[in-house]
Amino acid sequence: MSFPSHNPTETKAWAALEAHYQEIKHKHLTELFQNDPNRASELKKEFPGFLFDYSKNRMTKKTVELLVQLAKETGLDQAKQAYFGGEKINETEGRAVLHTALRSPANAAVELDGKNVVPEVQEVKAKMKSFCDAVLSGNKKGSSGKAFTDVVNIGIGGSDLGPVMITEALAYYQKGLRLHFVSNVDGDHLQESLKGLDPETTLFVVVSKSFTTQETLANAQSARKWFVEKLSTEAVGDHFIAVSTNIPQVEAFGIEAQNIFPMWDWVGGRFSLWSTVGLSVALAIGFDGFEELLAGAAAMDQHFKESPSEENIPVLMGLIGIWYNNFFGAESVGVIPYTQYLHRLPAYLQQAIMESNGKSTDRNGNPVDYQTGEIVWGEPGTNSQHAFFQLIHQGTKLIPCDFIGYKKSLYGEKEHHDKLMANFFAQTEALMNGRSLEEVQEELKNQGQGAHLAPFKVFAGNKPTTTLLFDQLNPHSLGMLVALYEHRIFVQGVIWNIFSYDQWGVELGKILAKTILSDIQSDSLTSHDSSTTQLLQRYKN
Ligand SMILES: O=P(O)(O)OC[C@H]1O[C@H](O)[C@H](O)[C@@H](O)[C@@H]1O
Repeated sequence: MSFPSHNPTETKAWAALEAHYQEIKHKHLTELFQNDPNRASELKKEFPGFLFDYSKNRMTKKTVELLVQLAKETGLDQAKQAYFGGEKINETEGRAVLHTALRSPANAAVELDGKNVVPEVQEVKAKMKSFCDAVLSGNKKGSSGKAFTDVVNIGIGGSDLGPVMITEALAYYQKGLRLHFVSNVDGDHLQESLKGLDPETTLFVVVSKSFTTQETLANAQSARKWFVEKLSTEAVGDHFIAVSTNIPQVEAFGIEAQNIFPMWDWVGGRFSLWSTVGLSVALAIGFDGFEELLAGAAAMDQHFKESPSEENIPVLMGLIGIWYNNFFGAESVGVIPYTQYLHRLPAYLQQAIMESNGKSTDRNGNPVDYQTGEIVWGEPGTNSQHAFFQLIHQGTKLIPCDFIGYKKSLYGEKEHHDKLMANFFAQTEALMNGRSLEEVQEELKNQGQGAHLAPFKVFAGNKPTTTLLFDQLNPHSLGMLVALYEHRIFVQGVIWNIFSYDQWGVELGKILAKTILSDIQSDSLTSHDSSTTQLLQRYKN
């Protein structure tokens, strides 16, 4: 094993945290602030481009010390070296986890099996750049000599969620091509996306690391059929390109070698937007913008790699998550971006976080006897305030939330932005402070309303939040944000002693779907449980 296996609950730090939890659990955040006048300035971290304020969490400096101790005892520093050093930490698939190499400087050396992978990454990036430049300048044209106007990205999971999230997030920076993302094998998704497109000016980017994914292959076949019916088979070569590690399969599909952008098995699907999987992003914002995104991620990589745990933002975020998940028994975390541009961030993070750390077998192959992966969900503010915030404020569940906001809007609509951000600050303040019975009674009296309403209007407060206040949404700051969450995943996986980089849990359903598809398409049914049989009969009749 590249770093030692352990049971986190058997560490000294864990026992100390359990005892410490008993002291903290009844303390109100308002009390923690009263007790420590320096709290806000001590539980924060400045980073070029943003402020990370974690002072509105149900913890003290002592909690941080103990959590950092937990990270130490569970070998986080050693694990980090293995991660950045190209060791095969994805042990069940026998692969290294080197998405960080995709954004490391051109002169860096990242060794994998004794070979520096950076020159090869640079070579592929150069190919991406010249392709993007040619498409965006109109030099690369479709088969009938017209410049491209639309790009259809066909992929699913990591070959869709990252590119679509980033493309939406950076819509302001787009260079003019219209981007469309087709992922679902639901044929209506493809048809809706193709509606109104002109095949002569449409470029299809088929993205699949494995090039065996049912949904992507079905969508690519159907898109090709649509295209051939409207244009011609000969024109396919000018309009279909692919991103994959599986070159023979892509060629078998009918995409020529020069139209294939390779990737590597040491890049996990859900961490692949930095690779050629990000081609659609680069087509949307231009290659320089894509480089800026990578540079932002690289800045976070360096911080994560070099800073001591107590100063390290991804480490602190991972530890905060563990504190609530394993000691407070929280089941989920909310991610609430206060910008409409980041409306796909929660969906992206659902795959990144839940596919990585939704595991119950430890690194020795034994069942874990403690909680692991968090459930992640969210929607942009202020919309979410008018939807599910009721439950966060007054429900029975503890839901720690990350609030992500920006000092400036992109179009400079200051009045709107002030309103947006007033809500951003008001929510974390309200979640923390709540509203006491006395305050409510006083208000009801002043308004001449019935005192019986008081219990319904009380807010207990003490709801934890972490605030990330960025200067502005741009490729660089987005790169930092995404890399931050990637490393947060790593930190938690190490401490929970699980393998974060495989995803065996998605296989079973895929296998059963194959049998069921042949059942649906044949006259008889193979043996299923009685519920599945009855549903299949209903569908077939
Ligand atoms: O890129 P592909 O090989 O087509 O894989 C697409 C997706 O499918 C799988 O089911 C995995 O769960 C994802 O991690 C992956 O991103």
